[in-house]
Amino acid sequence: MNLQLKAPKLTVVEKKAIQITGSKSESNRLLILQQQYPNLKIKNLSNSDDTVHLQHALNSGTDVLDIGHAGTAMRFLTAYLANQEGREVTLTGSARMKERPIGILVDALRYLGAQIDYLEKEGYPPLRIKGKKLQGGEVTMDAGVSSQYLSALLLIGAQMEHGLQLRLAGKLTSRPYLEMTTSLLKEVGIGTRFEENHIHIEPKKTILNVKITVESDWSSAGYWYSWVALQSPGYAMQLSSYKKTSLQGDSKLVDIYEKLGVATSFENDHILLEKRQDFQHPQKLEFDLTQQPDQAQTIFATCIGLGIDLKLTGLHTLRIKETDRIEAMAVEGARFRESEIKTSPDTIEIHFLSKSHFKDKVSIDTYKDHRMALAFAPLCMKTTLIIRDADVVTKSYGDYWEDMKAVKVNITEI
Ligand SMILES: O=C(O)C1=C[C@@H](OP(=O)(O)O)[C@@H](O)[C@H](O)C1
Ligand SMILES: C=C(OP(=O)(O)O)C(=O)O
Repeated sequence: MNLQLKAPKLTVVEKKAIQITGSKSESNRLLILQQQYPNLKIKNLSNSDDTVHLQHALNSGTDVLDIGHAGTAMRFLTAYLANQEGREVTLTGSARMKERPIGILVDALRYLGAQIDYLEKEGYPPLRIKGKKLQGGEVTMDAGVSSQYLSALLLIGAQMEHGLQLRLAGKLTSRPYLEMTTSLLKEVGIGTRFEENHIHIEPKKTILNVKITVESDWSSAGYWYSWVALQSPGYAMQLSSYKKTSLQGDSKLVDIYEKLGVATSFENDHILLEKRQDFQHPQKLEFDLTQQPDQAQTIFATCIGLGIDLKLTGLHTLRIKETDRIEAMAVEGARFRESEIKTSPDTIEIHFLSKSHFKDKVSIDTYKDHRMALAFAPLCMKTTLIIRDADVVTKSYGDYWEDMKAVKVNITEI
């Protein structure tokens, strides 16, 4: 499905309220925990494809489990299934999933006694997993490639006889996601200590009744921050349901978008985003996104919209996500207006030439990556925008096009 987007000529200053689905990161951790601790009740689960894929896999008794593009489902299920005695399954995913490495996690699980074989390329899915009762103990993992490998192991840690002592080697990446995991373990009642480069999980077979409400997805809120940043001063909208103390590292958007002219206020269970009247347009901004990797495309697109030179660093994990996101941003970002874009293995920079005008019409490819469509869509404020394969958004935010219509964007299928 290709969509053409045109923003309304006059942006009306109205406080549109949008309800965003639950965080897929919190949801997918809680689903794995619930499978092991049925006394856990979850409210406001994400309706994203990634969560639906994981739910189907967990409820299916079949021999082959296909989790599509869902990275967390792939990594979390690998660990979970490795510890399910008497179960033998093939775990596979999309063509891209077969290019996303998993060796660091498989090595750690094998070290703990798991039986996992690679069915195609060494170090990559698909995997054949023969579940065993793992004993746990001490293991060291490289923490600099993807935090999901670490979270996957932590989520099964307390079910193992001796619990888990995980040592992190190298420089930890995407730390807030690891802290989300340890916080949720604590919330369900599992003894967890995170000390510098050492995480200690105590064994726990059962828990008391606990009910956890998933907070709405902050990564999805990012597209609305970008939308508001591109509006005239005074424009405001509400997003629900959010809290000031979030487990999600992407709640850092509040500070990031302060620099891009968006003020946030927390009111009851929602946030109010408002384009500042006194916004001083900066010449250049720089952000290190080691802790917020999923916001790279969103911030990049906002800066294209505002014509602010930008340097993003800490992007090393982006090359193994749904697509090589650094390359995808460089190619598609160049289509909107005259600019110079430079990339390195973990950075991207964009500089706008003076008198850099927007093209009247721009078409972008999405590379089977939801965040390409989601992040670039607000640029329909500046040009008539065609987004190819726009249905990719369902990986994390299936209601996006409906929500865009609610803020008066004219969307036609072409
Ligand atoms: O644990 C998680 O829920 C996630 C961790 C991050 O991945 P990396 O740790 O690979 O950067 C993030 O990009 C992804 O969207 C979700
Ligand atoms: C990187 C992402 O997801 P995953 O790694 O879980 O596929 C994402 O949603 O941006």
